[in-house]
Order: sequence, then C-alpha cells, then structure tokens
Amino acid sequence: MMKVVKFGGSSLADAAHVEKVVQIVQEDPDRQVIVTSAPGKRFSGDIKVTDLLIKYANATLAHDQSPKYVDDIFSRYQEIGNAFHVPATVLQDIKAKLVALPTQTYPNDDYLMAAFKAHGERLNAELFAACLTQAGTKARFVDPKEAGILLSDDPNQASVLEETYDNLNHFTVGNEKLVFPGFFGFTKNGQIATFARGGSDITGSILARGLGASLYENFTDVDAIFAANPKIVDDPEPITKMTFREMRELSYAGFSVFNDEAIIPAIQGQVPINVKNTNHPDLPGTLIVPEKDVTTKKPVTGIAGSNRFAALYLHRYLLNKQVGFTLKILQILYKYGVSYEHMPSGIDDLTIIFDRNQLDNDTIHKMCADINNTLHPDTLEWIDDYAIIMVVGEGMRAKIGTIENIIRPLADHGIAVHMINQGASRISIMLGTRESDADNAVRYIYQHFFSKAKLTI
Ligand SMILES: Nc1ncnc2c1ncn2[C@@H]1O[C@H](COP(=O)(O)OP(=O)(O)O)[C@@H](O)[C@H]1O
Ligand SMILES: N[C@@H](CC(=O)OP(=O)(O)O)C(=O)O
Repeated sequence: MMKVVKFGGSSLADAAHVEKVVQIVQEDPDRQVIVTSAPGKRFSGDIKVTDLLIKYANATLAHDQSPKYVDDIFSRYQEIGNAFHVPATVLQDIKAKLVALPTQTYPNDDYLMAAFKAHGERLNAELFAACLTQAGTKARFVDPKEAGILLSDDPNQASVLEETYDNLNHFTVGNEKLVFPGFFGFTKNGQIATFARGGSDITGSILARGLGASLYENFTDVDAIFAANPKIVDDPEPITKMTFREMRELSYAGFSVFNDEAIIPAIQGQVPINVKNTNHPDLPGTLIVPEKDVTTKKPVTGIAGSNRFAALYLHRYLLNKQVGFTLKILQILYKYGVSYEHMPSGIDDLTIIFDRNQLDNDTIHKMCADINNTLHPDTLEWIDDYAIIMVVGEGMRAKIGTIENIIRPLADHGIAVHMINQGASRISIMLGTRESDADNAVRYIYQHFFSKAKLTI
C-alpha cells in the first residue's frame, strides 16, 4: 500500500501550513511519495510564488535587473526554512538558484518562462525535504529528470510522454519519503517544460499511475469538492463520492479545485483520488472512483460554470446539403493552429466554441476573415462573451425530464440560454450563456436541485 500525496500551494503557503503538512505526512507510513506545489496565497490579495516568478521572467526579458524580484520570492522560502531551522546551506542554495536563473541559456523566451516558473515547485520540494528531515523523518528531493518525467516540446502547456510510465516503472520507492516537485518535467532535449497552470495535480496523478499507488491524496484548502463552487454558491453541499467521468466534466467546466487534465493518468492507472483539506485532515473529503451506485433521486452531482470560452456563430442556408463545408472550416482552424472545444450544429447553423485562453485577437481576426472569404456564410458572428454551464451527474442517465428542471429556473429568472448540448455525453448537459449570466445560472440551477425541499420530490 503506497499513497501519492499532493499538497497544493494553499497548503504550503507559509510555515504554519507546512507544519500541518509535515504532521499529515508523518501520521501515515503509506504516504511515501509527496508532491509539492509552489507556495500559494497566504491571504486574499496575496501573490502566488508562481506569479512572482512570471514577473521575474518578464523583467529579465525586459532587461530589468532589479534585485526586488529575487528578494520577494526568496523571502517566501526563507520564512518557512527559518521556522524549521533548516541548515543555512539549504536557503543559500535556493537563493543562488534564483539569482542564477537569468544567467542560464534557453532555446527561446518560452523555455525561459517555463524554467523560471518551474523553480517555484523545484525549490519548494527541496525545502520541504529539508523541513521533513528537520522534523525527524528521512526524506529526499527527487528531480523529475532522475525519475524520467518526459514531456512534449510545448514549454508552457506540455503533456506527458508515454515513456514516462516505463521510466517510473523502474523507479524504486524505498523507506525514505520521496519529495517530487509538481508542475514540470523535461523535454527529450533536456529542457524544462511545465504543464498549464494548476498542473501540479497532473504530476501527482502521473506518479500515482506510474508508481502503482493504491490512492492519490490531493490536499487543498477546502473540506471537500462541493456540488458548486463555494465562491459562487453559499455553503454548498459536499460531494462525498463521484466518478472519474463526473470529475473530468466538472473540472473542465470550472471546478478549479482539481485540474481537468489531472484525472487522465489516474483513470489510466485506475487509482482512486481523495481530495482532502490540509486544515481538517480528519474529514473524509471527496473520493473519486471508477464507478459508484447511481440513484435517480439525486440525478445531479455538481454544477460548474466557466467564462473562459468564446464562440463563432455561422449561418448559411442549405448548410446541411454542402459536402465538405465543415472540413473547410476545420482546415482553416488547422492553418492557424487552433483547436475547438465543441461544435453544436443545426440545419443551417453552426456554432464553434473555443477556449478563449488559447486565442489572441490577431488570430481571431485573421481566422474569421479567412472563413468569410472561403465559405461566404450569410451570417458570421464572433461572440467573445460566452460562458459554459455544465450540469453533471451519473444519475441523469436514467432520469427523464432533467433538462426541464435545468431550464425552468433559468427561464424564471430571465436568463437566456444560447446553446444546449445534450446527448453527446450521457452524464452531462451543457448550456451556453452570456458571461454576465453564468454565476447566476449556476446559483439558480443549484437552488433547484439541492435545496432540501426540492430534493424530497
Ligand atoms: N466545486 C468546488 N468545490 C471546492 N472548491 C472549489 C470548487 N470550485 C472551485 N473551487 C476552488 O478551488 C480552490 C482550491 O483549488 P486551488 O486553489 O487550486 O488549491 P491548491 O492551492 O490546493 O492547489 C478552493 O479554495 C475553491 O475556491
Ligand atoms: N504553482 C503552479 C502549479 C499548481 O498546480 O499550483 P497549485 O497546486 O497551487 O494550484 C500554479 O500556480 O499554477
């Protein structure tokens, strides 16, 4: 029985939190592999170390050599290191690595950015291994290079290469605690590459699969994954158990508590995930498993909303009769290196939904002009203000009429629904709304399905 345990930035933000993390690691001998994020926000309005490193990278690119960037970052590690009385050499080494970042050579600015960002986790893993050792538990830092965590050549949006799992298969977990930095790995050329933001969850999941863990524990700052984002809905119900499929859809659509790509390695390795609170480790948290008992009494497990989308609406009469129309659109997207998220269609209409974070204004402009010139649609409209609401639940499969219960509260409150996608996934219904309506849509749907009076129906 071996557990991989990941601690998010909120769990490692300062010495008081690191103290709790040390206790959590020490109280269960199965917690042998630890994954650390960079120190996160200590209070609302604080800046995560990853964001401080991004500022430092941008300053370096702008030839700004002010020492304030290193000072701000180093002070975060120093506060933790001093509280644990780690040997002076540990903190000296952290400072030296930060100072050296601008002097290294990088293939281009994107790789420079990746290397700077990765040091948030790298230095925190080194520091945490020293803190554990100080607290009497034998621990060592593991470089992702040593473990063979190989990533694609996308420096800031990398994905894991399959060889990683062969490499991890040969990696031995002994008696000492192993502390891995999350968020980054190495390309085959030996360059640092990071996952997208929030990617330390992915590292934990890769290690859980690759090292054959019995459980992947993901420690954060909430008691559970709730049925709706607690920043949108007051005091939402905790989800005690959900399936991998439910988690994947909910995290895709806004449950930022668990990165949406991070579920994939856990699914491949069939490793259950337990999301728990570092501040209340005795609570059960949320268990994410391959299958669960389904009840139609509670068809909806969670409701998520995300504003990170944009849509291209296209109307042309007899679109359904035109051979190769969609192909031509896809060729244009391919030409600009753009992937799409969803493409719901009618007889004469097509809506293409994009992840807005993947697109800059120049690309949007050129892509729309190309579509206009090549396909001559009757109407072409770019909708920048687009949100997706996802209502998810394994129980929806067997329950008739759920769609009505989702739409009715929105209609009652005057919220327009621009798109409904039901059927593609059997366990979710996706709605498109204006960004300004997204939070209220989540609130009204939540109220309908989770208020106690409604549940007894
Ligand atoms: N449905 C949800 N349930 C719980 N937390 C959620 C949900 N949706 C969004 N969150 C947010 O996710 C946060 C935890 O994720 P994150 O900030 O990435 O933590 P960490 O620093 O531990 O990686 C919570 O503080 C909460 O605000
Ligand atoms: N530190 C990185 C990676 C990460 O996963 O962080 P966290 O576990 O705090 O979400 C980020 O801020 O994106």
